[in-house]
Amino acid sequence: MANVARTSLRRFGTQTARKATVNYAAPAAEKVNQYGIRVSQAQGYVDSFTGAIGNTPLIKLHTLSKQTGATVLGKAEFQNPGGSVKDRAALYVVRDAEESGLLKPGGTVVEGTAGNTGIGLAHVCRSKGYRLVIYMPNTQSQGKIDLLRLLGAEVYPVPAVAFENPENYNWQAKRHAERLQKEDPEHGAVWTNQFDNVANRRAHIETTGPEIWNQTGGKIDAFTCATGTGGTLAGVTRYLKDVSNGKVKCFLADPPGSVLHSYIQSGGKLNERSGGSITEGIGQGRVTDNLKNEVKELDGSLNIADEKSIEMVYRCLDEEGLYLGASSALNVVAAKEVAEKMGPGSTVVTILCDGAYRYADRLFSQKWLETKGLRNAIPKHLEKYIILP
Ligand SMILES: Cc1ncc(COP(=O)(O)O)c(C=O)c1O
Repeated sequence: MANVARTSLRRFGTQTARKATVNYAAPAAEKVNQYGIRVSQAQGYVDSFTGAIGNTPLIKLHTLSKQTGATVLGKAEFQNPGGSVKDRAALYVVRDAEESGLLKPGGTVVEGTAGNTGIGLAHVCRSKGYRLVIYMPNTQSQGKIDLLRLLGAEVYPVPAVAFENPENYNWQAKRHAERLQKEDPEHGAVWTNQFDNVANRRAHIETTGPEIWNQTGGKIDAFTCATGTGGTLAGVTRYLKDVSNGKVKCFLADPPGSVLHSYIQSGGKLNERSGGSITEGIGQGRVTDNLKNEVKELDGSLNIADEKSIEMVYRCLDEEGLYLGASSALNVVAAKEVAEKMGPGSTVVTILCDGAYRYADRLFSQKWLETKGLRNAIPKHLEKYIILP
């Protein structure tokens, strides 16, 4: 295994060019060329869309590493073929349904989702020949509905009501699957139930966690990320705790409006959900089955204000050339705060869940920032990125 250490000149946003040292231990089936590009030496190709899921790079965040004296690393989940961390869970819940015998060739997958899980499922279902039915709150943008339909899903926008209400989009999805299963048991239909189906968490125990451990060569002191379903945080935490005998510290990063931070801080008191956040796809009003077992394993939690997350969206663009969605930016803020806690010399890893492409019309719009009361969160030197009226 060759340990490649190189020095290269890079330009970060408006800053002057500076030296960045790349340390990357290339596995046997990989060579790293003079520009730091990993050239695979392995033979073969992947079998369809699903074979391209996972094995995402771990990226050093230089400015934050320098600021904290720690090595701050982001797992580039936006490089999954469907564009987000949710491709992993989508594949696992579909495979779980196949293995349980509920889903047969030509069958139907039904899910309640407003975002990346739907997109991941749409790709996976299309590539495997399943029908996909999506229920989502009717508050979601037309753009999301159009994209899901483009990817072949049947989409039902339904009134946005609380999880406890039987008309909530998740319960409607469940009933739809049960109906189809009765009508056509030969092909089968399944409600993949991303929140409480632990096949989601298993995706991260079996793929994301081991990848992080191997990519850091076991030199990792802490991990932090936010939760939607909790699959990523719980799965990676489970794996890292087991493989390191509990040495890797794991922290929840929580947005405003989520109940989990106060749940952890209070030692298990579940408050009513109130308020919200600009960070789509994360924040939770309950402890899901995916998260349940790992909550007690966590070493703490951080509450990250929207002002910090939006500033980090702009900073990552300017300082690292990374075009990230707000949940990734929240994770990066949390990683910085954890790095400050752990101290110089430590290694902290987080998740870069998806890119900014799906949110650009909001994140870089003057009017949207004003509406959300976040215009002043953008420092003067980053205002040039507010390119939309
Ligand atoms: C953009 C984004 N970030 C983070 C998450 C959270 O991931 P998980 O559901 O594994 O907790 C999601 C989930 O949908 C998401 O869409």
